[in-house]
Amino acid sequence: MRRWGSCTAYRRTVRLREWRDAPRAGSGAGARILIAGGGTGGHAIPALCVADSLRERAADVAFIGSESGIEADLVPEKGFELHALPLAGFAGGPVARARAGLLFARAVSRCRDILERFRPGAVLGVGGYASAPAVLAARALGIPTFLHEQNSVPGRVNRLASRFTEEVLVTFPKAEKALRRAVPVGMPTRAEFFGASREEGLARLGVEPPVVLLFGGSGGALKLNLAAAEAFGGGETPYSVVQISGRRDFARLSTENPRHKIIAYDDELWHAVAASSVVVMRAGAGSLFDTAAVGRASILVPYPYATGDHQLHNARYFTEGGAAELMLDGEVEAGTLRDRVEGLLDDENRREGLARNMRALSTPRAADEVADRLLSAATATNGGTR
Ligand SMILES: CC(=O)N[C@H]1[C@@H](OP(=O)(O)OP(=O)(O)OC[C@H]2O[C@@H](n3ccc(=O)[nH]c3=O)[C@H](O)[C@@H]2O)O[C@H](CO)[C@@H](O)[C@@H]1O
Repeated sequence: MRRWGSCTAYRRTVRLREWRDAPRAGSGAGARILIAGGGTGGHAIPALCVADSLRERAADVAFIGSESGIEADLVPEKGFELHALPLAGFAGGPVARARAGLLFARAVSRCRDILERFRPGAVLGVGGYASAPAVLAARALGIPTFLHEQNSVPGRVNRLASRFTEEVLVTFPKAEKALRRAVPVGMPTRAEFFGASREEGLARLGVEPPVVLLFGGSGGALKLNLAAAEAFGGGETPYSVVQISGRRDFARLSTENPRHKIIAYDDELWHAVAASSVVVMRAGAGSLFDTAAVGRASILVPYPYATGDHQLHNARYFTEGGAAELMLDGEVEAGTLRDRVEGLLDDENRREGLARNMRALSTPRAADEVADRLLSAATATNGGTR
């Protein structure tokens, strides 16, 4: 066993030496970038937007993620290589935490092996279970590391990790003040949201305007789902309702309203957003900036148990900019929800103002800006090119 261990350590040292001494070109083309993290759509989707931007510039991109995260489906579907690790959160009792700690320690070592083989010129952590072990391993190997922080209130891991990274690329101006070496870039958003048209959205969904869209982020929001089913599911409404429930809650929802569609998950969400006149949603960073890219009037219902209440702070950035209305989770019940939605449907001027201000807060350059910074770090250190 010891023999095997020391052989592995020797091979690792040789590989590392070869990597450091290898001649490298200084161009972005062919640069290798590793992106780590995921878990929910809010982490994995912006990561994929950055990966697309890097691929357009001929960079070679690979991912490290968690076996149980949304990236396990999304990343291979987009044709990127994924190293999926078994990882778990640190919540729960002592046994669960000990197991998570063990998985984390093993993940750091696996990440080190993956990095030594892939030899990236820069590493981007996007949050989620796989982000921290990959950033730690990259740091130990002297590879330039970056973080992208999606929320207005950074989590503990990113606050700590920001001490060891070149830069933390932030979505919200508020996060800039809370982190070292923070650079505002916005939220990487899929290009389709910016070009989405109402007519195409209506045709794709097969619904008549006006349309109310309700969704609760990538996983769905039970409270919002139940209130919406009760508010709009009783009988025909004079408007169409599209409710994207998330896969977890889909089977428990039903409707008697012929104009009420309930969908589990929509891979091409831009059509539903573009078709809508009013959007009701949680205040996850992805949902907010996707809706901003289309420019639609929205009612934001922040998830009240998000770390550091970040969804409330995310929402406030939009409500204080006159770009959306706020509805607290405690106010969510069928009657209030219906009143708030119909109030906005009846007020075209208000809807137009909100939609215009929402669109003004979108960040169409974010994915390219993150990609630019990764590529210039990779080329500045002459790292990551073949
Ligand atoms: C409960 C919780 O803590 N949620 C967090 C999680 O949310 P979560 O992953 O739910 O939320 P986000 O709103 O950030 O992102 C969801 C993404 O999924 C997409 N989508 C959703 C439904 C669908 O049918 N199709 C689809 O494509 C949305 O367009 C969006 O791009 O990560 C976000 C980013 O760190 C945080 O801001 C959220 O607070």
